Amino acid sequence: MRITVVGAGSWGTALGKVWAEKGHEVRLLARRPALAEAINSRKLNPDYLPEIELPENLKAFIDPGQALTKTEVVVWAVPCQHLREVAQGVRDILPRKIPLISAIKGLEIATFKTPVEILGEIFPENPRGVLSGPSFALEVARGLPTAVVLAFEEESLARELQEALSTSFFRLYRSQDVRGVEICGAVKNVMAIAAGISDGLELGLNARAALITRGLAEMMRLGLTRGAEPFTFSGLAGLGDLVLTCTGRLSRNYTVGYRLGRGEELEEILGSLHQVAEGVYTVKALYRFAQGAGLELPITEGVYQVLYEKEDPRNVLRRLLSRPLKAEFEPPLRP
Ligand SMILES: NC(=O)C1=CN([C@@H]2O[C@H](COP(=O)(O)OP(=O)(O)OC[C@H]3O[C@@H](n4cnc5c(N)ncnc54)[C@H](OP(=O)(O)O)[C@@H]3O)[C@@H](O)[C@H]2O)C=CC1
Ligand SMILES: O=C(CO)COP(=O)(O)O
Repeated sequence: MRITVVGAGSWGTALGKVWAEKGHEVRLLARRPALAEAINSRKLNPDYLPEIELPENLKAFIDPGQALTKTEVVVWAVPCQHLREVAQGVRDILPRKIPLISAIKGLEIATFKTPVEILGEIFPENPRGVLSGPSFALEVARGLPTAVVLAFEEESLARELQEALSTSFFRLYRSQDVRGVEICGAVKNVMAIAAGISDGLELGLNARAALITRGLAEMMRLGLTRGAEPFTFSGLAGLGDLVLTCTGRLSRNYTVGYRLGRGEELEEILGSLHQVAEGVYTVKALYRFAQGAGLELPITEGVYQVLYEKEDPRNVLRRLLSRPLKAEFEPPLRP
């Protein structure tokens, strides 16, 4: 199969490596000539996965025409806030009708749209789905066992792509709940920042477990009002990715939170990260949406206040703990 991966960062490169090793013809669309040149000539990605050797049949391009001609699947792996601009840039040359897979976890700040919704506006004739779940790029690139979920509304297409894209260590489950899988992937990044802050403040393992569980409740409260399937939250994209990113030091979102908890400023952290931490942006979209919809998302609100209102995380914590006592499951989590 000819696969084009748009975005030659950590995730695009890791996915490209896995599928090239399976024997697919994979073309990575980078935006910087120097990066494409390094991938092609040195067979490594010095900026994002410097210690990983890349296969010969993984080729990088900066010309969208070369990367997209006669391709059969396009996988999107750029930061969510740039997806619209990148997709619009290739609108006229991307083949019609071929499936598009978002590997992006986030929500567009200006519109509160998911990546698949954005792709739908730009490529209405192409079937669109999402790949998500607990999957640090570095571990995938190293060939460590990983399970993710691929969601397409059309079951037969999900089956076909599941077969084509699974490998002996990269196992795809299938789903038809595109909206639910996307909401899980977006919200978990915000919860990972919260868990990082908690660990940075040395609040302990009990606090982190509470954040993961109440983070799941928040994810469900939002997702259920947006038409997600309830089971999706307990799956790989929901609980699976929450556990990974709220506990794994490889997470950029967790790292942002941890460093905030240790007292660093957000600007300083982002200036030294060199990779995208999607939760930093998604929290803005979520916060605004929750305010407008009257939805209670207290952890999201707390992360927003720490990031954008320069609130001391200890004050935010005090407020979270002094909220009125309530039942564990209230509507919409329980009818
Ligand atoms: N890394 C991971 O473990 C995982 C990441 N994801 C998701 O994948 C998505 C991409 O993340 P990831 O690969 O990690 O991010 P990185 O920061 O590692 O890489 C981002 C890539 O996007 C490119 N890019 C950034 N801005 C633009 C733009 N305006 N136009 C074109 N290209 C642009 C960058 O190009 P340049 O190098 O030139 O800046 C780079 O190739 C995110 O939504 C993330 O949540 C999902 C699962 C796992
Ligand atoms: O989504 C991821 C793993 O599933 C990667 O998480 P971070 O973006 O926080 O590094």
